[in-house]
Amino acid sequence: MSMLPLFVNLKGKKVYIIGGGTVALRRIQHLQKSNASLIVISPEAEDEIQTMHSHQQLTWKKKEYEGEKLADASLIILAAGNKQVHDAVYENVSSTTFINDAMNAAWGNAAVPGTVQRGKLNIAVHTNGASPKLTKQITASLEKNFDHDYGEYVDFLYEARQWLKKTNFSAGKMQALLEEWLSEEYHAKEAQQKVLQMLKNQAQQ
Ligand SMILES: C[C@@]1(CC(=O)O)c2cc3[nH]c(cc4nc(cc5[nH]c(cc(n2)[C@H]1CCC(=O)O)[C@@](C)(CC(=O)O)[C@@H]5CCC(=O)O)C(CC(=O)O)=C4CCC(=O)O)c(CCC(=O)O)c3CC(=O)O
Ligand SMILES: NC(=O)C1=CN([C@@H]2O[C@H](COP(=O)(O)OP(=O)(O)OC[C@H]3O[C@@H](n4cnc5c(N)ncnc54)[C@H](O)[C@@H]3O)[C@@H](O)[C@H]2O)C=CC1
Repeated sequence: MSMLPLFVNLKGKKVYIIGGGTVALRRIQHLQKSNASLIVISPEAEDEIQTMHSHQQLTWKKKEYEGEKLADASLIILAAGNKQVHDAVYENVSSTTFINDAMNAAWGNAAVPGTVQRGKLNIAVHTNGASPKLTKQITASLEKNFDHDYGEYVDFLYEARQWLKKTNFSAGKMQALLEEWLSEEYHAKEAQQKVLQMLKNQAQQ
């Protein structure tokens, strides 16, 4: 069954990663952007994971998974690459916990997409296990389409929309402006400044 795309805030939540290899490391690098508290359970770990442990950026428990219930987990990443280990986790943890299984999209109930981030713009790509390579190809093409300055334009849209909410423009005018700012000319800094100045003048005290 296809997964529902959903962005979640994991700040302050506990995420367990079973396994400490290259796939675990890639997941950790993605999860570090979330400010979640990361706990790696694995007898061995990539050097980068060990360094993060010594810098207290995560906790590495140097051991095999031994049936812990992990009752405080919001998310569990299975990256041991051993079906018996993955099965032991399914048997021991609550069925209400989200699990991402790096061995097979269909076994877990949470997926890690390929992502492109430009400031507040977050694009996620996933093929439900059809082709991780296609995901990589699509994210590479999105990287080219949305250059690194794109985040600044999205920041402008954010700021302008916050000011717009403070005006007493009619609903129709607000919609028209929100639409207008999507045209190419508003990618230019000068046009953005003009809009922000106009909105600040119109904003209710
Ligand atoms: C189900 C999923 C796990 C999940 O839900 O998290 C999963 C599963 C598997 N991947 C495998 C292999 C590869 N994965 C990649 C790359 C990525 N894989 C990612 C996600 C996912 N991979 C999820 C589904 C995503 C989707 O469907 O769109 C990305 C997006 C994110 C990330 O991993 O961080 C990342 C993009 C990297 C980037 O953008 O740079 C490459 C390409 C490469 O590295 O060059 C290869 C080698 C080529 C190949 O095998 O196709 C194998 C076989 C392993 C084996 O047989 O040993 C399995 C297991 C299986 O499917 O059986
Ligand atoms: N999602 C993805 O993009 C990809 C997924 N995969 C899948 O992910 C799996 C893992 O891949 P890699 O990281 O390359 O493998 P790896 O062999 O480098 O890492 C496996 C890790 O699991 C640990 N481990 C082994 N037994 C354990 C146990 N009982 N309890 C806890 N940890 C244990 C090992 O010490 C090692 O750190 C692969 O088998 C494959 O199925 C592979 C490539 C890409």
